[in-house]
Order: sequence, then C-alpha cells, then structure tokens
Amino acid sequence: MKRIYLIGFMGCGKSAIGRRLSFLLKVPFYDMDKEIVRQSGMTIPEIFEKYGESYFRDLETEFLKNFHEEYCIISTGGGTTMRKINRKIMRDTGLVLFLDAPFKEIWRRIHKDPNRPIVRRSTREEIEALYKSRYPHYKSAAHITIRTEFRTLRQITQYAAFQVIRLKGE
Ligand SMILES: Nc1ncnc2c1ncn2[C@@H]1O[C@H](COP(=O)(O)OP(=O)(O)O)[C@@H](O)[C@H]1O
Ligand SMILES: O=C(O)C1=C[C@@H](OP(=O)(O)O)[C@@H](O)[C@H](O)C1
Ligand SMILES: [Mg+2]
Repeated sequence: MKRIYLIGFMGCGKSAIGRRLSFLLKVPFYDMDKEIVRQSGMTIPEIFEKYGESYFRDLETEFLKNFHEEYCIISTGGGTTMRKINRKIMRDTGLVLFLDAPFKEIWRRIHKDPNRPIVRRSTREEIEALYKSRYPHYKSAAHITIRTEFRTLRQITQYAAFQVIRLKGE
C-alpha cells in the first residue's frame, strides 16, 4: 500500500479527516501545512506576507518531491492540487482521495478563520469563484471522490478507511 493523499478545497476536512483516518488505520499522519510551518519556521500567513503565494506553492512542491515516507496519510493544502507536477507526484505515489464538500458548508467553516490568507483577502464571491475553478482539478486528480455532505467526520473517516482497505486488497 502506498501513501494516502487527502485533497480538496479549504475547509473540506482534509486535516480533520487525516488525523482521524491515521488513528483508525494506525498509519503515520502528515499535515502538509503543518510540515511547511515546521520546516520554514513561519506561519502560513507569514509566508504569504513575507515571500508571497508563489513561494508557498514552491514549498508545497518541494515537500512532495522530497518526502520519502512510504505508507502514511498526507493532508494536502487546498491549493496543492492546482499544480500539474503535484497532481502527478500524488497520483504516482499514492491513493488520492478527494473530499467533496459543498461550497455553502465550506464557507460557513472557513469565513472567519484568520489562518487562511486567501480567505482573509477575498470576498465570498471570490472564494466561490476559486472553488468552482479548482473543482475540475480535484476531480481529475482523485482516484476516489468522497462526498461529505450530510456526513459526520466519523462517517467520512470510516468510509475513507473502507476504501483504503478495499483497494489495498486489490
Ligand atoms: N464533515 C464535517 N462535519 C463537521 N465539521 C467538519 C467536517 N469536516 C471538517 N469539519 C470542520 O471544519 C473545519 C475545517 O476542517 P479542516 O480539516 O481544517 O479542513 P481543511 O484541512 O480541508 O482545510 C474544522 O473545524 C473541522 O473540524
Ligand atoms: O486553498 C489554498 O490555496 C490554501 C489552503 C490552505 O490549506 P487548507 O486547505 O488545509 O486550509 C493552506 O495551504 C493555504 O492557506 C492555501
Ligand atoms: Mg488543512
């Protein structure tokens, strides 16, 4: 079994599900944002402010290129999937699960969160446009799409674990 990547828009549950899936499957868990913060010594907003978004995107790609742990769960950032090289690395090295959450629920979860610079600098309409522009890339990168609407964190985690175990057996 290879790595398990969780992808999807900000607030869809990648970090929350990743932690729970790691506990359920007894597999190491890495949150890409947290790894970048640890390695850079800066928060995500600080990186955006001091070095810009493009530099942050390079840090995401560097993380994927240099990461060598085999069987683990990686929660990506919402923008990671936008780069073609990132999509290739993830699809070539693991099982890619897309957490497909509706925008209305996502906005409810993230609109007041100060830790997402893109949300802080954007209107609801701009974030919704970003969601729509990114959606095809999540779908194309994913081996499996998990619709999260009307599902609890526990139900999504259990379904994701079932898919991982099912595919492990194939
Ligand atoms: N299915 C869900 N039901 C209820 N709350 C959720 C669900 N998925 C995520 N959340 C909550 O939404 C917030 C954002 O989740 P997070 O895992 O940080 O998203 P991401 O890493 O995709 O940006 C967190 O407070 C999380 O607990
Ligand atoms: O969608 C994006 O461009 C981003 C999503 C964030 O991660 P989450 O999806 O975990 O919020 C984080 O990587 C950064 O703020 C950029
Ligand atoms: Mg996250």
